Amino acid sequence: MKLKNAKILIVDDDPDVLLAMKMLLQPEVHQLTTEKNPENLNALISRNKFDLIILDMNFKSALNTGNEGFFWLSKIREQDKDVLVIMITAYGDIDLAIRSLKEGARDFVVKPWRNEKLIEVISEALDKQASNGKSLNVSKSDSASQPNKNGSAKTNTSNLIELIGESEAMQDVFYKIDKIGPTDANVLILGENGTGKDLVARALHERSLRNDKPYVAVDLGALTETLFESELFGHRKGAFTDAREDRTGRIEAASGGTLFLDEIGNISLYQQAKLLSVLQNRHIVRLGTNQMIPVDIRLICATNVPIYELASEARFRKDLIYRINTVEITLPPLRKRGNDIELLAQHFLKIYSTKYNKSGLDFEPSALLKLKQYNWPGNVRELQHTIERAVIMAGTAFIKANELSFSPIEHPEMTNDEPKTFQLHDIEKDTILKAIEKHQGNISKAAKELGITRTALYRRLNKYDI
Ligand SMILES: Nc1ncnc2c1ncn2[C@@H]1O[C@H](COP(=O)(O)OP(=O)(O)OP(=O)(O)O)[C@@H](O)[C@H]1O
Repeated sequence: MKLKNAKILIVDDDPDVLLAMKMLLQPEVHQLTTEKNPENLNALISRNKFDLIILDMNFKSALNTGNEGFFWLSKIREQDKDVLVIMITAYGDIDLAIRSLKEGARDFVVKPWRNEKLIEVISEALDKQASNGKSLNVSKSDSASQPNKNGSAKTNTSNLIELIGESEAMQDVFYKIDKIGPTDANVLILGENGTGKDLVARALHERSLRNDKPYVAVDLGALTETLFESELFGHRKGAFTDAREDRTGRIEAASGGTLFLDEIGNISLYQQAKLLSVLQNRHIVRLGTNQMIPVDIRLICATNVPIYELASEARFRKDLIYRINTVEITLPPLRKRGNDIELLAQHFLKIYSTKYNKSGLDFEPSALLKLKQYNWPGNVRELQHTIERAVIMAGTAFIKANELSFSPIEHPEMTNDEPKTFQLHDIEKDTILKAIEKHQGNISKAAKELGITRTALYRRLNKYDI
């Protein structure tokens, strides 16, 4: 929607703010309404169909909790779930502003605003709404945002990495990366294996004000209980048997920059407590020393396990979740991204036909159909490997449907192997593991699939030491 056709409501208890916005926006928009008292929101929304509401975050100047803004935001959402809301805050509290995005605001503006910036934010919000997420609307104005390299509506590019996607869900992801990248907010990235969590973490770092400082990624799932502390916190020579020299830990190495902790859902409660203490105190102590070393990190975490379910079962600390999830980015599974499958397939085709000197390769329509109909349990990573294999195998200028083979790793049932054992004990353990893997660690769903109660499943997890 064009700005000049928009009906906009501004709600702020500061008459100076209302006047300044009115003078700025009145000539630009179709209809402008200003309101000092948020109690009147309900009546105003029932009488008018606004396209966009600009809402103050702090109505009581003595109480800058931002909670009043959230309260009114939720009231607006209850009444009109489509209206765009842009929050304004005088206090520059980025955490509150980001929380408002989580709670359904489209964007936020910090007072005092630059007039061009405010108009740009409003116009972008209206444009995005109108295009229904089909075209990319990556903000270009924030200091650390990178321009879109090729201007394509389908990709969000930065210096080093290219994230492909035009589905609504991915447009949302790009929007958040642009918006949140330049802040220091902690980010939790959720999504199945191979959905691009690592890529998103890098994109956030690239867009951050720390992008000239280190980006340190740690795969927590790969660290044994004993390695965990020395890897993360470092150690002094002789601190334990294998500590042959002093070593800087990954957290210290990331200081000034970004620390990416992958597979955070897989660490033990003891490790969670250790991590929480670093995040609270903002310093580390190397093993074998008692010197506190201050650290300044922007933390990005990722997991493919349902972390909130783990928390409700007391297997993941809620206080740690609150530390790491200031903003959440959920990556949708590939099977829910519609046309992204073809887009990504073409992207990988280009890469691998160049790599294997087979330029000009294309898909036959039946091959594309096969790709679109498959459910991609291994997500983008599986698609990437499928296309690489197909390019290697392709005999003509067109990849045919039968040249696309899906990974047996994702489909053990397709291998048709004889069972490797007839021991009931092993078969049961194996079946349980498969059910848990299929449901990505979701115990309730795995138990349902196995036809037993959750308690019975827990008993067996214990029995088989899973
Ligand atoms: N949107 C995307 N555009 C282009 N390439 C992508 C996209 N998403 C993922 N990929 C590619 O797919 C592969 C898997 O991505 P990535 O490692 O980021 O996934 P992940 O979610 O971190 O996986 P895991 O859960 O196994 O750690 C990588 O090679 C990555 O470059």
